[in-house]
Amino acid sequence: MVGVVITGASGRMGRMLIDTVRASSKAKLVGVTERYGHDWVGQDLGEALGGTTWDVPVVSDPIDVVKDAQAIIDFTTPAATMALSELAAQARAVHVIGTTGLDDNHLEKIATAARHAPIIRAGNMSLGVNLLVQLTRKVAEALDEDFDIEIVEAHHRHKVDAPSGTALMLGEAAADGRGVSLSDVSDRGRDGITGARRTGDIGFTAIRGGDVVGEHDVIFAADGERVVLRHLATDRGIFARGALKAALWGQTQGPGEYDMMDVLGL
Ligand SMILES: NC(=O)C1=CN([C@@H]2O[C@H](COP(=O)(O)OP(=O)(O)OC[C@H]3O[C@@H](n4cnc5c(N)ncnc54)[C@H](OP(=O)(O)O)[C@@H]3O)[C@@H](O)[C@H]2O)C=CC1
Ligand SMILES: O=C(O)C1=N[C@H](C(=O)O)C[C@H](O)C1
Repeated sequence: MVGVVITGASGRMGRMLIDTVRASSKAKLVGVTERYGHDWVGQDLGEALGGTTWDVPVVSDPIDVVKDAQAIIDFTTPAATMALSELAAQARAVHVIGTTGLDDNHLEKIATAARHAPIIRAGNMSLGVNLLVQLTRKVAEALDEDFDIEIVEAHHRHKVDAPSGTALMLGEAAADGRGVSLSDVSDRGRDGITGARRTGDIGFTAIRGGDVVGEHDVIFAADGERVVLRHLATDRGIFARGALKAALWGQTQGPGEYDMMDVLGL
């Protein structure tokens, strides 16, 4: 049994991960974290959820539970993920990072931590999206700049980062397929008199509203025709199952940075 810690336990993904890990015959939940001051902290998780004792502590300092874990599944905020990556590396635990909105400085710190333990990070842990990333690269490779690439994503009203981590993965794949760097062609802030679209740009649009779990379109638009690649997520279980798969897969890997393509063998 792989001992797992889940961070941000009361969050949308935290709750989904608790169910997924507890239903697994290969993993055991050894503890969860929540933000300092959260009313679950100091309680048993089962009791915090209104039921019986599960013998799973809710702590605010991850050090109290990481020592008992072989894997940490982390869908929180960039600041919480940063605080955790060094600790996970010291404990030689597999750190599965689903948190999005990470900047270059965060990514540098993750690369440093990955010298000591496996880190598996992806802006989207679902099989379908990771397949879509591969398809996007192939279509971008096949179609020339007569096809304008636009990435449109939609998420629930609570999401705090844009474009989504998934949209950025798709943008990177499209740029890679075209043999260019995304930072040179990315168009993320159209507003007002923008001028005509620049040939070769990859545009991003973010929609926020309601309870949308996550929707992504990659549009290749030319004169007279359009190719649209689409993924619709309707259940956060797809991300949680992917994350648990990654935590188990990581048990046999050496230190280093990995993503879901590695885990899924795509
Ligand atoms: N890679 C993937 O497949 C997916 C990635 N995500 C990403 O996962 C992240 C979380 O998403 P979601 O679950 O919707 O967000 P939520 O806001 O619902 O959950 C985040 C949780 O983390 C808690 N938290 C914040 N700081 C800390 C801390 N220092 N220690 C412990 N817990 C902390 C929050 O507590 P509080 O609210 O009290 O501050 C909250 O309960 C986002 O970055 C999102 O984009 C989401 C789905 C799939
Ligand atoms: O915040 C979310 O909810 C999601 N975030 C991830 C992202 O930024 O792409 C993955 C998924 O789309 C849900």
